[in-house]
Amino acid sequence: MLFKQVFKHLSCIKSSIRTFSRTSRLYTKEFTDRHLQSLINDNEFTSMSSALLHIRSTGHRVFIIQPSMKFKARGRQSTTAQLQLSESISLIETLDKWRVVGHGIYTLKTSGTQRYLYGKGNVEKIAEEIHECQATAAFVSIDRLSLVQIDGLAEKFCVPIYDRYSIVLQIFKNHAQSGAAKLQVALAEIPLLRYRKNDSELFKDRERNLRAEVAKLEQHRKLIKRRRLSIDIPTVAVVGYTNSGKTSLIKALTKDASLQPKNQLFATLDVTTHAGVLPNALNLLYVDTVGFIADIPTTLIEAFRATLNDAIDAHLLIHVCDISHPDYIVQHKTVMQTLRELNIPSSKLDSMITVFNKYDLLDQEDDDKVISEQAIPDNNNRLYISCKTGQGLDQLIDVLEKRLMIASDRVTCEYRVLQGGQLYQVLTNGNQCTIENMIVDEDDPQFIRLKCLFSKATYAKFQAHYSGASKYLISNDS
Ligand SMILES: Nc1nc2c(ncn2[C@@H]2O[C@H](COP(=O)(O)OP(=O)(O)OP(=O)(O)O)[C@@H](O)[C@H]2O)c(=O)[nH]1
Ligand SMILES: [Mg+2]
Repeated sequence: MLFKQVFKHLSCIKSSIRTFSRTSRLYTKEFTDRHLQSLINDNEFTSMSSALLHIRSTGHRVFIIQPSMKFKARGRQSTTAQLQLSESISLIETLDKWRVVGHGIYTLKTSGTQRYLYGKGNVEKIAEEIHECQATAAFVSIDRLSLVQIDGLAEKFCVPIYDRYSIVLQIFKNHAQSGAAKLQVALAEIPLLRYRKNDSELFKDRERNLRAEVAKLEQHRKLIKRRRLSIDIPTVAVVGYTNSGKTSLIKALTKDASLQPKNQLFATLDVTTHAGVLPNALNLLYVDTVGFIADIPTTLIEAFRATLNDAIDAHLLIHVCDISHPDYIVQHKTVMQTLRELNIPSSKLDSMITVFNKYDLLDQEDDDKVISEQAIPDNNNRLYISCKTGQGLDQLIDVLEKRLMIASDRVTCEYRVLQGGQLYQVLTNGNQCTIENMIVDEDDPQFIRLKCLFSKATYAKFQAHYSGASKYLISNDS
């Protein structure tokens, strides 16, 4: 009878969380169907945008111009141009039918604001290479080029010119699935298009309509958030560089089969929630988020603010860093900088757990890849894990449990109560607390020891309502 009741109580909580997860997905779907189709699928606008950005259904043969940065303002100083080039190649290869047909690293001697970026000698050399490999487009791997530069270089190289903003936006466009993601990408596209075609009325109208939809999306998110708060469930947002293993980690922790990790940049563009449960019976929601990348204007990430707010609001953050990546230190820095730019409160950054993932890919010799103090400042929450082999996950769950109890204002109280008595009924009915553990008292089997997890707010109400309960309290960690 005892176990039946607890089982019923747990099932009840689980089903409310499942319903919550499902409802939040449904809301997104309904939202897509009802409001966005016409705005997103505006054929006239889509063809104009493709024409302006020179997007072809056959893809592009791309020549990559990788500037080797001398100036901090335009790039990352601590990484090598070769690593930057590898990332630039991955970006292009993420786009369906786009191929890299040539590349070169060219030292940028100025601050990168010149019309042709480079001097006459380099410009001629690049033009020749582009011609030789029959490239149909050039990708200058700089965060954002000015219109004067785009026009100037297109004229010199006789091919359309892309910068990181336009390439990442193109990837976002291809990967966006939900209405919310599509909407935010459409909004992020406006400045890029306005840049290339000065038709203020057309863009003003579209931007106004899109912003109105974003406002609805925000309202809608608030509704979901209110619902989440009403069931008082702790949330953990998983953030990190793109392709670091965020989705894989949530999949490993929740065994949610719907999650599909992919070896692809920006595979996840929808912020989704996934129910999990910790060993102390605490139910929680994991929030999967869009990955970050270096050298793109913050406006692009900003466009995702409506959905990123879910991450910002989470009780706790887990930062996934791919330690097998040769540029992991810079990736770590980029994520920290982006989080600061998103105005995540410093207290949340302090309590954040950092996991170094893909540990299985490190060689024995790499074991001395112990991160030096100055490279990544220690926050005492650093763990080495592998989502693939499961290594380090138990330790992570242990730390997560402790951190989340604090971050979500939980208290553990142990009561010794008469089995079937009034207090026993109140504690196990599922309305007040989660039962972490229950054992029969060794001295008197009529009594049960109940280890209960309360939110602090509920505990205060419980104490006020059942003042007599304190007589049965054995321990309390508040
Ligand atoms: N060897 C190894 N591969 C891993 C590990 N964790 C993730 N991966 C692989 O890394 C790739 C990226 O994983 P995802 O979980 O999709 O990464 P993500 O951070 O969600 O990526 P985005 O959503 O694109 O930002 C996939 O091919 C995973 O199978 C790990 O611990 N070891
Ligand atoms: Mg992902």
